[in-house]
Amino acid sequence: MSFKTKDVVLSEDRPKTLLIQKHSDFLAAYGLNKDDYEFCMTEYLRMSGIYWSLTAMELMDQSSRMPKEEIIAFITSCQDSESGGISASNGHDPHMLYTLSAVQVLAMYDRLDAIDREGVVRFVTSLQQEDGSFIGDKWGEVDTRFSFCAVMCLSLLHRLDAINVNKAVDFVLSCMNFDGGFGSKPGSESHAGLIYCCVGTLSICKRMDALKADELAWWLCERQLPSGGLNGRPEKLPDLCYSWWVMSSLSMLNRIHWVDKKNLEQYILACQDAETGGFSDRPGDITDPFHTLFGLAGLSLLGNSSIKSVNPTYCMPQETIDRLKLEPQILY
Ligand SMILES: CN(C(=O)[C@H](Cc1cnc[nH]1)NC(=O)OCc1ccccc1)[C@@H](Cc1ccccc1)C(=O)N[C@@H](Cc1c[nH]c2ccccc12)C(=O)NO
Ligand SMILES: [Zn+2]
Repeated sequence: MSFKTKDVVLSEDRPKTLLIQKHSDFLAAYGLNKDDYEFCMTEYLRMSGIYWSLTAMELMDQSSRMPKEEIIAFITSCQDSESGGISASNGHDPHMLYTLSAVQVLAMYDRLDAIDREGVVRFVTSLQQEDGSFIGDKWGEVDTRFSFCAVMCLSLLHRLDAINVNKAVDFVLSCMNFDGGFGSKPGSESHAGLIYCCVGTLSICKRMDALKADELAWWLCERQLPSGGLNGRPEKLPDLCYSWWVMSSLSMLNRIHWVDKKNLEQYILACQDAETGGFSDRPGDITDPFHTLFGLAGLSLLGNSSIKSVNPTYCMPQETIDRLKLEPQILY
């Protein structure tokens, strides 16, 4: 009886080196064509798209190719004066996800003066619930992703004092499962993306002592498949972005050596498209800015010296975190 492990087979003619110039050209050209189908379909997450593209360009030291003043003016125009929150695009509702992306972009540009920072603090604070959890906007349901958005956003503004940090941490810990992992709410199954959010929240709040580090690291390194790629849950196909969710979490846990780094690097490089530039979720699929950022950030964590150092907690250039004098906790 043969058990078919869901995985991909890397082909011999896959890219084996990092095609920096191709990725820089890909991102510089992306989104310029306003009537592109993709451009219109992704309006609902435009602010995050800007964060993915700018961070990827920063890591490749190519951010001078991004339209800086246009981006800053766009962010200013997306802040809602009444709630203080920031939306994905003009005319959309403010939301925690895009408020974070906007603050991350302005922090990298050292232009946090371009928004009403007190307004952002007011918006984020207004979304904390009695039990310490956070919702994403005035309609939204509770999700540990939004706890991470809240603490990351406020810490970038040096305003963590504005929320009840102890209750925020207690809620995240109430989502810890027997396998050491985390889900979106108490009792939800462990998922690599949510583990990244919960470990990141504890790293910023300096409460990583509460983690079951060995059980969690073991669950994370079990995500690696024979192809070298990582999946997000047992029995799923590998996906490039999970390289980041899993490896950034293992980096914060100081257990990144638990994965086979050579094999993982091979998988990440295989996800490049030598024609169009960019990275995709799996070899041969369409590339996009989201997977391009997490491919480059993953290679940076693996120590690829042609990419700038990335902070595992914030998924931003380490130099930005240093300039802001932020010290997210790393386990020793
Ligand atoms: C909403 N998103 C997702 O659900 C993606 C979809 C996907 C990509 N590859 C397989 N599925 N999944 C995803 O981000 O899962 C990881 C995850 C899940 C929950 C929390 C955090 C991370 C993606 C967008 C997307 C949609 C469709 C296709 C490709 C990208 C997305 O926006 N992810 C978020 C994940 C994230 C990163 N940092 C965070 C901080 C706080 C909260 C969320 C995030 C993001 O990148 N924000 O900047
Ligand atoms: Zn993905």
